[in-house]
Amino acid sequence: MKLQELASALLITHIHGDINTEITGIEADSRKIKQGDLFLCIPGLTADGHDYAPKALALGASALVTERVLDLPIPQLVVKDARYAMAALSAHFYGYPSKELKMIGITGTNGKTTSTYLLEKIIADQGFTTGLMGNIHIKIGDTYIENKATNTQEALELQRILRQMADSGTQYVIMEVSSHGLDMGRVKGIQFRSGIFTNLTQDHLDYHKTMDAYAAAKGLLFSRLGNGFSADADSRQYAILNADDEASHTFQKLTAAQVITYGIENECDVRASQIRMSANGTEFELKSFAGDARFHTKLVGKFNVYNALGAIAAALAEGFPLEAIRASLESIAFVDGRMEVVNEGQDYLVLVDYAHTPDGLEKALSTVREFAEGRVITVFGCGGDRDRTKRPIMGKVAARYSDFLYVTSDNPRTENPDAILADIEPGLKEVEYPVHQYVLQADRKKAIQKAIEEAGPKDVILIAGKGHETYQDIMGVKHDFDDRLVAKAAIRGRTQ
Ligand SMILES: CC(=O)N[C@H]1[C@@H](OP(=O)(O)OP(=O)(O)OC[C@H]2O[C@@H](n3ccc(=O)[nH]c3=O)[C@H](O)[C@@H]2O)O[C@H](CO)[C@@H](O)[C@@H]1O[C@H](C)C(=O)N[C@@H](C)C(=O)N[C@H](CCC(=O)O)C(=O)O
Ligand SMILES: Nc1ncnc2c1ncn2[C@@H]1O[C@H](COP(=O)(O)OP(=O)(O)OP(=O)(O)O)[C@@H](O)[C@H]1O
Ligand SMILES: N[C@H](CCC[C@H](N)C(=O)O)C(=O)O
Ligand SMILES: [Mg+2]
Repeated sequence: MKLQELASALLITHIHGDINTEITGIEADSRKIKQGDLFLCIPGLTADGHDYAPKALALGASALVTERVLDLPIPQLVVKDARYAMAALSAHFYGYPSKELKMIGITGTNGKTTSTYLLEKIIADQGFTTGLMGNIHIKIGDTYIENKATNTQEALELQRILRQMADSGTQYVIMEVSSHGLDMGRVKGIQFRSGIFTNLTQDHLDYHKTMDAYAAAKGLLFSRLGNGFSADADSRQYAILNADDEASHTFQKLTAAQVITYGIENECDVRASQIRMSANGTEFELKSFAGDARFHTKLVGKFNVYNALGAIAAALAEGFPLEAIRASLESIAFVDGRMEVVNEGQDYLVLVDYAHTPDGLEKALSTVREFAEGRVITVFGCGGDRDRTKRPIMGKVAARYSDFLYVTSDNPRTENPDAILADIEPGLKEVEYPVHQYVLQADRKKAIQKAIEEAGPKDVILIAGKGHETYQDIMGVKHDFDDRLVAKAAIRGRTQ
C-alpha cells in the first residue's frame, strides 16, 4: 500500500517526503521492524517512540508516523495524535476486519475470561467458527496461541489478528476488553455487535487513579454501541448489563444499543433464582424472555452464575435456542486456572484460582467457605507494579475467610517482594479472628508446599492469584512457575 493511500484514513495529516513510498507492513516497536515497514512513533508512559525512529530507519523502515517532523532522511506522515493514528491506520491497512466479523466484547473487573470461554463454547456448539481473545489464549480458527503479552492487545496487533481471523473463516469473535485497552484507544476502530458488562469493583487504581475514571473507561465499550438501528437482526447491537451492579445504570444511559439485563437480586430480563451450590457445581432456575429452564452447571460459585447469565443473555440475543445454550454450558467442566481442582487422590481439596482483586478473592473465598467441611487454608499475594491500594484490602478479605493464611508473592515484577507483603499485612491485622493465623513467606513455592503440609482431612486450600499463569515475573524475568504443577508435586511429595 502507498503512504498516500494509508494517509487517506485520516483527515488531517501532513506528508513529508515521497507520498508514493510503498508500505509493506506497520510496526510500533522498533525492535520488530522489518524492511519496508511503516514505523509508528508512539509517545508512551515510559518511552517515546520518536526516540526510536533512527533505529527503525537503520532496520529498513520505509516511512514514519510522527507527531512532529523529525530530522531524518525518511518520508514522514505527521499526525496530531499518533495513538489515534495507530488505530485508524491499522484498521485501514488490514481492511477493517471487524466489519466482517460478529464481535462480542466483554468488560468488567472480574469474570471477563470466564465469560468469554462460556460464550465461545455456546457459539461454537451452534456450528459457527469462533475466534477468542483474552489473557489466556488467542484462538484463531483451530489454532490456539498463548497470550503472553497484555490482555487487550494494542490496536495494531488487534487489527492484524482480526484480519487473520476474518481470512480464516471466523464468524464470531468473543473478546476480553480491558479498561486499559479502552482508555488507551486500543479498540478504537473495532465495530462491536454486543458488549457484556460483568461487574465493577476496585482494581487498577495505579492507572485510572479513581473509581469514576475506571468506570468511565469501561463505559466506552457501551457508549460506542448502537448508533444504527436496524430491522435486520444481523445488524442489531446489544448492551448486556448486570442488573445487580450499580454501574449498569450509567452504562444503560450511555448506550444506544438495545439493553438486555441479567442478574439474580434485581428485576431483569435474564434472571437466575433458586440457586443451589456445592463443591461440584451450581444449579439454578433461569427465567428469560426466551423461556425458562433449570441449569445444572459444573462451575463452582455464585459468581459463576453471573458469568453464565451474561453468556446466556448474549447467546439469547443471537437467537440461539435456550435448550442448546443449556446443553453447552452444562458440558463445561471448568475454565483453565479458575477454581481448578488439583487432584492427586489426597483427602483434602486443593483449588487454584485466578482471584487477584479484593472482590475476586472475596467471591472465591466465600464460595470455598460455604462448602468447606474442614479448615480453609489460603495462599495468596499481590502483583508488583500494580494498584498498591488493593493490597491491605485483599489482606483483610483473606484473613476474614481463612483459618490459616500463607501470604506470598504473586508476580513481584520490579518491586521488592517483602515490601509487597508489608503492604498486605495491615489488612491481615484488621481482622480479629481468634483462630486465623498467618505466615509471611515471599517464596511462592515454599508457601504452597507449607500449605499442603499443613492440610488435614477435609481441609480446603485455595491458591489464589495466578490461575492459568505458567510463569512468575521477577524483575522482568519470567521464570517457569505453575501453581498447579507446584501443588501437584507438593501433594505427591507429602504422600511418599
Ligand atoms: C500502562 C500500559 O498499558 N502500558 C502499555 C503501553 O505502554 P506505553 O504506551 O506507555 O508505551 P511505552 O512502553 O512507554 O513505549 C512507547 C512506544 O515506544 C516503543 N518502543 C519502546 C522501546 C523500544 O526499544 N522501542 C520502541 O519502539 C513502544 O513499542 C511504544 O510504541 O504500550 C506498551 C506497548 O504496547 C505496553 O507494553 C504497555 O503495557 C504495559 C507493559 C502493561 O503492563 N500493561 C498492563 C497494565 C495492561 O495493559 N493491562 C491490561 C490488563 C488489565 C486487566 O485485564 O485486568 C491489558 O489489557 O493487558
Ligand atoms: N463474576 C465474577 N465476579 C466476581 N469475581 C469473579 C467473577 N468471575 C470470576 N471471578 C473471580 O475473579 C477471578 C478472575 O476471573 P476471570 O479470569 O474470569 O476474570 P478477568 O476479568 O478475565 O480477569 P483479568 O482482568 O485478569 O483478565 C476468578 O478466578 C474468580 O476468583
Ligand atoms: N490483568 C491483571 C492480571 C493480574 C494477575 C496477577 N497474577 C498479577 O500479576 O498481579 C493485571 O494485569 O492486573
Ligand atoms: Mg481475563
